[in-house]
Formats: sequence, C-alpha cells, structure tokens
Amino acid sequence: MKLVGLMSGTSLDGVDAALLESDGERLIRFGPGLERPYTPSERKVLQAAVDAALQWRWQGEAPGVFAGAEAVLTTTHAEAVEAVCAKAGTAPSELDGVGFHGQTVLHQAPKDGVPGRTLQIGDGQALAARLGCRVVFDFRSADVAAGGQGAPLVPVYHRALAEWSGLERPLGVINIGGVANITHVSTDGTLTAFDTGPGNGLIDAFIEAHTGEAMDKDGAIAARGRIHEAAFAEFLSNPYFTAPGPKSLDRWDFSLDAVRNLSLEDGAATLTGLTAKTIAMGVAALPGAPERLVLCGGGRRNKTLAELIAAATGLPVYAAEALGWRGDLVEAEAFAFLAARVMAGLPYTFPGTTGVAAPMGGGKVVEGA
Ligand SMILES: Nc1ncnc2c1ncn2[C@@H]1O[C@H](COP(=O)(O)OP(=O)(O)OP(=O)(O)O)[C@@H](O)[C@H]1O
Ligand SMILES: CC(=O)N[C@H]1[C@@H]2OC[C@@H](O2)[C@@H](O)[C@@H]1O[C@H](C)C(=O)O
Repeated sequence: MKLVGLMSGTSLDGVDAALLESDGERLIRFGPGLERPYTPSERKVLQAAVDAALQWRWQGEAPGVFAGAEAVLTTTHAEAVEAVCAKAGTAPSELDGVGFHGQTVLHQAPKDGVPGRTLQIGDGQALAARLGCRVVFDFRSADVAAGGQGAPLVPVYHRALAEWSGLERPLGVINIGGVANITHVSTDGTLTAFDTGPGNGLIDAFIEAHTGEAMDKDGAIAARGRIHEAAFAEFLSNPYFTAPGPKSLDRWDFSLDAVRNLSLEDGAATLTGLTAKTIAMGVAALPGAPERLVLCGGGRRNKTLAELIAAATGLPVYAAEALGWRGDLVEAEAFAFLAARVMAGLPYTFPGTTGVAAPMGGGKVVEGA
C-alpha cells in the first residue's frame, strides 16, 4: 500500500508528512517527506485552541475556537499531502490512504482507576473530501476507552524500522519531541514503551521566555551553564519519574516554576539535565539493557542533550540518520504505517505500550468523495 502519514507535534512548528510503502507488517519503501511549516497566524490559531483546551478540561461545551483550528489543520495537512505527492510524482487520489494524527490539544492519562481522556482535533472527513482519498484518523480514543494510556503509539513502527535496518535487539528508540518517549524492542520483539518526561518542551518555553528564540540551538546555551542542584531535585521529586510504565504525559504536565529565578545558562542546563536524567531513568527501568539507543525527534540535534544521555546511560547512542532513518519524519512515517495497520485489521497498541489488556486496533476510516 502507498500511504502518506501526517503529524503535527506539540511544538506547533508545522505538519510533517511522509510517504511510505507498507503492508502494515513491514516497512517496504520510504517515499519523500517534508515539513510544511505553520505561518505565524496559523500557529496563533492552533495555540489559541491549545490554550482554550487547557481552560476547558472537558468541563462543559467544547471551545468554539476548535472549529477555526480544525479548518487550519485541514488546509495545512492537505497542502502537506499535495506537496509530498508532487515530490513523488503521484496524485493524492492514487494513495491507498492517509494517516492523519490531528493536533493533540489535551491529554489526561488514566489515574487511580479514573479512565484517561485524550483529544486530537482534526476533521478527517473534511481532509478526505479535500484530497479525494481515504483518511484514517482518531488513532488514540479506542485505546483510551479500553483503559489504555492512548500513547505512545509509535513503538510498533519503531520495531518495523529496526527490522528494516536489521538492528540487533534489545534496542532502545528515544523520541525527543515536546515530551520524550522510549520504546524497547526485546529480543523476541516484545514492546515496552512509555513517556519518560519532558523532552524539549520545557527547554523551549524557558528559552523563549528569556530570549524570544524558539529553542536552545544545538544545546549551546545549556553547554555554558551549570545544573542548579536544588531546582533539579525539585523537578525529580515528581513521582511520575519513578512510577512504573505504562505511563504518558501531556505537554503541559510540568511547569517552569523551579527554574524561574535562574540565569539563562543555568536554567537551560538544569532543564537539559532533567530531560537527560529522566530519559536515563526510563532506560534503567526497561526490561533489559538495550544494545544501543537511537535518538529521533528534534531533540537529537541538541548536542549537549545527546552527550548527557550517552553519559547518563553508558550506552552507545546513535542519531537516527546514522542508521539511515529520517529523524524528523519518524512520527509522520509512523502514522502512515498505523493507517496501513488499521486497513489490514492489525493491532497497534499493546499491554507493554499503552497498558491495554490485549493488543488492539482503533482509528476511524473515511473515504474521499
Ligand atoms: N538544532 C537544534 N538544537 C536544539 N534543539 C532542536 C534543534 N532542532 C530542533 N530542536 C528541538 O526540537 C523541537 C522540535 O521537535 P519535534 O518536531 O520532534 O517536536 P514535536 O513533533 O512538535 O513534538 P512531539 O513529538 O512531542 O509531538 C524544537 O522545538 C526544538 O526544541
Ligand atoms: C497524547 C499525545 O499526543 N502524545 C504525544 C506526545 O508527543 C510525544 C509523546 O507525547 C507521545 O506520547 C505522543 O506522540 C507520539 C507520536 C506517540 O504516540 O508515539
């Protein structure tokens, strides 16, 4: 099957799109991929939806701003598919399907017997109509309804990627986006996965508040600072980090309070140290030490962070590209792969990844006009 996967991550920087050939079991071939960045005004509309969702928290009627955000998502995601198809010399109507993640605006993990909730906005029907092809969307809600975390979903694709590259198991794959998550592929292929803690989200927010820049490019600012031990300890006292998996996070589950009074450099160093330390705690909690760690997501470009992860885990660390993977496109590719799994009737969440009782599928499928 020829599929395009689409991901709009929590950092609201743009839509990642990737074409993939897959039968849902194996990755067969990579097609082109790209990022369609959000313009400042599109980003503002999406940010307003995220802000409104945080106020709303499922109490009362859904915020009116969701509709405008969904219109932006439909247009930008359709443009991303069209651009990828143009690169591949194919038409959207010739695709077997599009995997559309949508935009997470709110995520609440199940806790103390209270079921979780998660919301990805995005109008799959409108996207299918605009593109004239089948769209698979709403990948998380069935898992949450069955008592799962609803995240992470990418692990089953990490395993397919590892098989495609012939990597030794056990293997650890770490995605460093706004939130960081880890996948462990055991010798027999069993998956264990969870969100480890903050990825780049806190670092980005801190840097933006201090400098107006979007990120600590290459980790240069953190490299000049020192970890503030009291602030570090305060972050680490959060029981999330020592809780066993499966577990998942919302981008907004942590605040910058503990670093509020630190210098730019020390704040960046403390937050970068926190991401590395909590990833290392996640690695230590895996069912077996991986042969190596592969870093995906934007955070793999943060040199200071990558070095700290290598030092804290004592394991060989590879950036995705070193293995022929496309570190910025793994999540988009994953939603192409998951769409193929939905169409093939295959499960994509597992007891070890989201905590569901048995492997299960989900997703909604709509046909293009
Ligand atoms: N050169 C770089 N140096 C440091 N950090 C970088 C660099 N390039 C990207 N990043 C970080 O990566 C982030 C974007 O990562 P990515 O696109 O994987 O996140 P996302 O998909 O929005 O998040 P999520 O996976 O949580 O949904 C940026 O916000 C920035 O923090
Ligand atoms: C609820 C939600 O959207 N979670 C995201 C987020 O971003 C990273 C991490 O937190 C991960 O759990 C998940 O995304 C990836 C695509 C996943 O489900 O595997």
